[in-house]
Amino acid sequence: EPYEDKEALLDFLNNVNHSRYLNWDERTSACSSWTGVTCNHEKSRIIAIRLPGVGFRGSIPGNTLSRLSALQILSLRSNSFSGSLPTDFAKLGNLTSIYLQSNNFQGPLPTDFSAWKSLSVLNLSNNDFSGSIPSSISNLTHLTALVLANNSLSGSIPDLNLPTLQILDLSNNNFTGSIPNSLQRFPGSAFAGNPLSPANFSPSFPPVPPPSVPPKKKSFKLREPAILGIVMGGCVLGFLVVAAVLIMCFSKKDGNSGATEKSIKKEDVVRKGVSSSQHGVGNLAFFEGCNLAFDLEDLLRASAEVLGKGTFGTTYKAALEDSTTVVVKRLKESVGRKDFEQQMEVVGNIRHENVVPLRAYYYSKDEKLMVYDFYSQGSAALLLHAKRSADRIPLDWETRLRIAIGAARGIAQI
Ligand SMILES: Nc1ncnc2c1ncn2[C@@H]1O[C@H](COP(=O)(O)OP(=O)(O)OP(=O)(O)O)[C@@H](O)[C@H]1O
Repeated sequence: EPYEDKEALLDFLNNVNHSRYLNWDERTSACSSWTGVTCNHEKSRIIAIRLPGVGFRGSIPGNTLSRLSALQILSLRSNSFSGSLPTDFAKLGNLTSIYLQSNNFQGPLPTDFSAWKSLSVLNLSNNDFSGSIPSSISNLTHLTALVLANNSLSGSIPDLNLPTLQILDLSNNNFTGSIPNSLQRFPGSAFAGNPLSPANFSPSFPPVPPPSVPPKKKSFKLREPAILGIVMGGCVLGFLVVAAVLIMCFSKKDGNSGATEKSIKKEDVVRKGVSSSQHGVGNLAFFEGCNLAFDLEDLLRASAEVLGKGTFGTTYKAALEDSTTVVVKRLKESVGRKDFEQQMEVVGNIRHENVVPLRAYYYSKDEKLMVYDFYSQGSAALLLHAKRSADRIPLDWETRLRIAIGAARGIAQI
């Protein structure tokens, strides 16, 4: 276990306000169970922190994260951090990716970027950074993405000699002057919304509006409908949804029971922590003990393929950028927020080895999502009914019986 790194993270957590529960406990293994933490292969150092949408507020406490000297990926995006970037981040010399977008950071960018020699992605967009872009960014010879859009940056854009740069977005700032030669290969949208001189920049280009709504339809592109459908958990998932809807109808008739009241309160705590994204768009509500760390934006950007279509909606396998794979059930049922959240709380608290655990959910007027672990073993139907072939030996009766009993146990639990 990386004891010193763990201590640094606990110091960070104890000194920062946050509203979503994090399961960081010094007695448990940071490498295998702490939310948003990734270790190296040897489990000796923490190399990635991904904590988007946790409801962090205030400044990043000094001398905490900067002690994670092996850190490569730092993602604290979609929180409400304010203040300036801690100067001690300069100690994180192994960083390859920094995702701090969609916070309330202020003040100037670091003057000396040369400390981050390996940096490949720098995303500081949707904050309130001011001042100019330091020319030391040119020292980042591995930089592939520089995203500084929607800040209050000003001054002229430096001539960044970065042949590796593939993605640039400086839109919606206060940059003046002209676009330097080295950056003219990027599209006009990269510079839109700045009072640049018209010499080499077409003023007719419309400013890019700051993102206020996640690009749902665009990014959640559903690829070829391939019924990969698979896994026994999938079947139980169906039952879960049926159960959720039945309970929904039932609770509407009977009014709120004591148990539901309790659930609402508990759920409120979970939800508040993640729903206050600064753009006013709700975020995913995760259940306690869940080790997943991504936000709605990540989910909507994930590449998705259809696993199957059921009575209550379509189920997708979603592969996130950080290589996590989850299953997303997109419900077509139109239901009020309160009813939906109550039922999600009921379903999310079912824990049984034969029931796929609900990890998170999302509610908006037009979109209701349920997020589950992905089970890669294949569907029970396929296992039970597959024809004999060279690579497929039919299951023996003992195994079939075990599957039936397991499914029955799961259903009984529901
Ligand atoms: N967690 C999962 N991991 C892997 N595959 C899954 C998972 N959940 C569902 N699937 C697969 O996706 C298919 C569709 O799932 P879905 O829950 O939509 O089916 P359904 O029970 O028919 O739906 P409904 O309850 O809406 O009628 C399933 O047949 C299953 O093979």
